[in-house]
Amino acid sequence: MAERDLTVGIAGLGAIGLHLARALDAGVEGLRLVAVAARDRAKAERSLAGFRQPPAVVGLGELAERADVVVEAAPAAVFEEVARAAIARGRIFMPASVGALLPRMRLVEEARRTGARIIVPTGALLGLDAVRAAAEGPVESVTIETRKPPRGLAGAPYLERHGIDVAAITAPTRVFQGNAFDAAQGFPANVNVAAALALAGIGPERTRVEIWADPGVTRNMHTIRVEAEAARLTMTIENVPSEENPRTGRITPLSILACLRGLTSTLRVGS
Ligand SMILES: NC(=O)C1=CN([C@@H]2O[C@H](COP(=O)(O)OP(=O)(O)OC[C@H]3O[C@@H](n4cnc5c(N)ncnc54)[C@H](OP(=O)(O)O)[C@@H]3O)[C@@H](O)[C@H]2O)C=CC1
Ligand SMILES: O=C([O-])CC(=O)C(=O)O
Repeated sequence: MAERDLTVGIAGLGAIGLHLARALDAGVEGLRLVAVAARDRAKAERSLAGFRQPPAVVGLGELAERADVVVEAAPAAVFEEVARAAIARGRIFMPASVGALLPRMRLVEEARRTGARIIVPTGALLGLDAVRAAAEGPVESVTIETRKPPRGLAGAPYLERHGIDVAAITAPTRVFQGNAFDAAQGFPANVNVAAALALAGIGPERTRVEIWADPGVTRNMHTIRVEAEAARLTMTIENVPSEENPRTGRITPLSILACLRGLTSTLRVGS
């Protein structure tokens, strides 16, 4: 291992974690996968069986003891445990379940104290570089419209609370309209992108979100609109849902990999 290599631990070995683990095992300059955590350890061991350098399978809180960088790619319900350990040890913490960070912004204060860094990857979204740049100046509005096949929204607590059965939806239906904070609470496994956008731009209260269940689309689509003094932005990404988890776009582990590369690469592109 080169002296400047960063060691990486991953919480979760699902649609994001397993793809990321495979990519790291195939070899990425400056990064080495050393540990993973999953709910079912025996299944995790099986998933790692063909790896060139199988990482240790450890508990969630133990990742931070083993790795310089802790990537969180697990359900939002275990976010706190992973984040807390990584931040307490001054690690680089890279969350996928970004929505879970919004009600826990005290973790940012805690990271300031311990020297940890929290780096939010662009994930399934696009253009956060431009949003961040625009937000260095005055911004009038930021909105995101998320449109998914109904099965990509199934199980969201907001839908259950409001008695909305997405399986019965036969025409494009707006199922949520509100701010990014409420969107992330109501759809913890579906709109982490809205949380990332809010953190890049003008915050979760001012960022407006619409969520559509649309039987006419096959991809997870996100359109961002920003009205700022410096620029007007309109950007759309159409994500191919992953086979393992239709809520999660296939680009997500690739985005995290690109973000990890940026930690050590000599040439880095984009802000
Ligand atoms: N930021 C972004 O743009 C995006 C973020 N996400 C978010 O990323 C997170 C991961 O997504 P995804 O990979 O699709 O999820 P999956 O459901 O495919 O995988 C989740 C993984 O977490 C593991 N897990 C579950 N419970 C525990 C536990 N108690 N302890 C340890 N591990 C556990 C599961 O283990 P096992 O396999 O043993 O069951 C599984 O490996 C989600 O919160 C999702 O909402 C998703 C898409 C985009
Ligand atoms: O993959 C996507 O399209 C977005 C997603 O699930 C999320 O933001 O959590």
